[in-house]
Amino acid sequence: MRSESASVPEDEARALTADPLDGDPRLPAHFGPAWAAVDGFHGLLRDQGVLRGLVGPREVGRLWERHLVNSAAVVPFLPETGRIIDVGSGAGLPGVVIAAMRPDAEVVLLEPMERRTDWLTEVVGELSLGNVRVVRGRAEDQAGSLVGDAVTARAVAALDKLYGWTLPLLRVGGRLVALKGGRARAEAEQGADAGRRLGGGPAEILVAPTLDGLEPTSVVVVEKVAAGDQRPARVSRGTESGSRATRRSTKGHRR
Ligand SMILES: C[S@@+](CC[C@H](N)C(=O)[O-])C[C@H]1O[C@@H](n2cnc3c(N)ncnc32)[C@H](O)[C@@H]1O
Repeated sequence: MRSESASVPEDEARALTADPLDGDPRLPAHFGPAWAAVDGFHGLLRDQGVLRGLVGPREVGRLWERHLVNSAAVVPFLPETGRIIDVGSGAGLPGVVIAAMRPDAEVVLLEPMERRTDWLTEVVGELSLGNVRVVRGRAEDQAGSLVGDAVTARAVAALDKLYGWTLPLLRVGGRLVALKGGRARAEAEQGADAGRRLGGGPAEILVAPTLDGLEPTSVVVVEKVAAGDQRPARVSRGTESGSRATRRSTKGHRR
């Protein structure tokens, strides 16, 4: 029989790892043809994510809502074809989800940490994602060698810094699509000068629906409208945070 003291951590562990969306019939419909790959990715993250230092223990019980469904929110803003570069992919968020949902696009998972690129390479193999290239490196070192039709980023840096890293990776007419929390508008205002200098148009802050009953998320979309200055932007530090979304364009960011 288990002792009382031994059962507490077990109960806590179960509470931490039980995901209320596991088995939810809305998920296969939400991901459509990408479901098998996304479900497989969920299994890999659930089974190995904590052990390999990719997600915190508390995230295992909310992988669907906080990570996979959240990642899918950028997909409607991305092209069906061409090259999509996910900067700072980490465990593969949102890049692996994008690759599954945009099978006709080439998806580049750009990540500087070897431990993470090893993981990403394994995931891509396990899921048989034939449209993915894993690149180890820093975004700011890829300007001039890697050019995309879209760049995505989630939880990588505040917008002023992110503009300097991502706008040089876009062709004119391409777009940055960044998953952002409640500081999206403040960050967009703070980064407006850097964005304009690098050829970025006005930042649109959009509400991206997730799943019925779940909170929507904020997506910041910036189109590259001119070649801009290719030198890295001077930036100040910013923070990431999450909360409710709004729909509006930033003021003072006009060309
Ligand atoms: C907080 S993690 C977020 C990972 C993933 N996007 C997610 O949402 O779970 C930030 C990631 O950005 C990567 N990163 C940091 N600096 C970078 C840079 N200069 N260029 C590209 N990636 C960078 C880190 O190695 C890390 O994997």
